[in-house]
Amino acid sequence: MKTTNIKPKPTVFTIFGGTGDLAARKLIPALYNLYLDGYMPAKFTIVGLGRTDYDNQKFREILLDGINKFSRSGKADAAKWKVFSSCIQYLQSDAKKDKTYQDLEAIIKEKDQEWGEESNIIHYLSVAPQFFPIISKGVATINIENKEQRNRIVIEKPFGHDLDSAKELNKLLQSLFDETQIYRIDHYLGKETVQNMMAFRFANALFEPIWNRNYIEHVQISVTEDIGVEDRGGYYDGSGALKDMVQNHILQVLCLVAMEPPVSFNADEVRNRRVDVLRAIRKFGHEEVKHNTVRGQYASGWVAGEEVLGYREEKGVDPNSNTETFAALKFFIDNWRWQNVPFYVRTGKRMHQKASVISIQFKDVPHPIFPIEASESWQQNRLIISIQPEMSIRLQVQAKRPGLDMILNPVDMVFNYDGTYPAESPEAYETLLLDVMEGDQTLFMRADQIEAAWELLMPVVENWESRKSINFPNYAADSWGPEIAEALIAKDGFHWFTMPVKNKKDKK
Ligand SMILES: NC(=O)C1=CN([C@@H]2O[C@H](COP(=O)(O)OP(=O)(O)OC[C@H]3O[C@@H](n4cnc5c(N)ncnc54)[C@H](OP(=O)(O)O)[C@@H]3O)[C@@H](O)[C@H]2O)C=CC1
Ligand SMILES: O=C1O[C@H](COP(=O)(O)O)[C@@H](O)[C@H](O)[C@H]1O
Repeated sequence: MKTTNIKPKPTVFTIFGGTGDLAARKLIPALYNLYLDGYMPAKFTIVGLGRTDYDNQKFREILLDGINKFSRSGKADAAKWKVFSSCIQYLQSDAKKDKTYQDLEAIIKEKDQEWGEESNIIHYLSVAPQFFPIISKGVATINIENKEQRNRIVIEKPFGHDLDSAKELNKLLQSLFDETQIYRIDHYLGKETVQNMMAFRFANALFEPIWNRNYIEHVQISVTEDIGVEDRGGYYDGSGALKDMVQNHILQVLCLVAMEPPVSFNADEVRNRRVDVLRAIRKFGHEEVKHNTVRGQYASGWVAGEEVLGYREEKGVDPNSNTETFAALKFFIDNWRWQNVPFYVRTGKRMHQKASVISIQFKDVPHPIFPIEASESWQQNRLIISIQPEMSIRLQVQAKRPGLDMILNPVDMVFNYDGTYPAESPEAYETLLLDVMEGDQTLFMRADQIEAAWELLMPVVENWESRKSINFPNYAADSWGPEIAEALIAKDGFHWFTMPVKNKKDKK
């Protein structure tokens, strides 16, 4: 998160998995947009790695295609792309071979000489997780001066597939690098609206006094997607919604809602407050898993007039798969601020709407003074923080409808990014890649945060794995998930909040 105007030092940015999907769709467009906005270092080189037989020219063409398709700034500007792409090179290489790291060492040394100063070196591991250990060990063998100050390593998700594997990976990384050199990505933390949670809570005096069990009745965090698993079935079938979304993104958003105010904006100070929340969440026993968690899997159906496959028919998915594509959980946070305030979270694929929304419902007024007909559409105060696609904050309050009678209606006080800030917001990866170049770890996961999140969810993982006889699929494509998810929240007297759908025809 940029807090200074100092340009990052000269940088060698290596992308392991440079020929892959993430590099083309997210990483290169993000670096290109940083370049357009003047944030890239004055001297930089991007080295893409992969086994595919490309030369520099072909590699650049593939990346240009990715920018033209996926960049928020639209098609690349020919002149700007020419300069930017002249800083991109391809290293055909196998991550398993020592030669890869020897070749990289030569490139880094050559750049040091050319630039006349030592660069920062960022190694981005945009590869399948089985390559994290071998590449980490490989880059640690690169023999350059002052490598502790210069090397940074970025690890993509998934970070482990359970607590033990996450611990093992942390142990390995920490034996090779200092924690200050390790950047574990959670792209949700780079989203503009997610970062704004901290500004909203800690730069305004208004909300802090009511941000607790005395005024808040319950909290919902809902991350629904209208797409299915698309072409990632092979990965997803070994993961599922709990590991893919709850263990990382959703728990981190929950931490931002629930954390205590940090005393400063220092990276470790903020991360300490976030991990405190994870440690305070009440642990699940067998009974809690039974009563406070729900899972689901989508069936085939129709979306915007097109027939779509059920999860079990998707490419790369076991036809008898019991992997969940939907998860909903109820948490309690055992500390003074949040005692007895339920936090409901849900996420799912192939649902009716793509929307990531936090809903904070306040307690009702202590005594009703208006006649019953005045309050027909009574709605307790609610704060709706919409992360995406709408980027907004709405405070729902009751107001008197104009007229001679006393009829009340809920109305919204709205801060909408679109209306307030005409310029398009940077993508999460732009924020996060700039942070890596600047050496700011505030929005990255520390080892203890990752482990605390896994520790919390392991009883759910284990319980779900041991109870295979489930009635999947249990929700239709284009629905709001399984009925039992509504029951999870309805038994406490609440309902899942849904954003009004603006134009259903816009759906993919
Ligand atoms: N794609 C996405 O939307 C997201 C991806 N991620 C994570 O990002 C990472 C990358 O994902 P994604 O880009 O989709 O994966 P892809 O399957 O598209 O790419 C994998 C990359 O790994 C490279 N690779 C495989 N084996 C070797 C090897 N032996 N030596 C060198 N390179 C090798 C491939 O290059 P080549 O074949 O040329 O050797 C390719 O560039 C994963 O950890 C994923 O979980 C996270 C969030 C979203
Ligand atoms: O990490 C992941 O996130 C995406 C959702 O991200 P968003 O930025 O589009 O909300 C999800 O589709 C994917 O399964 C998961 O791996």
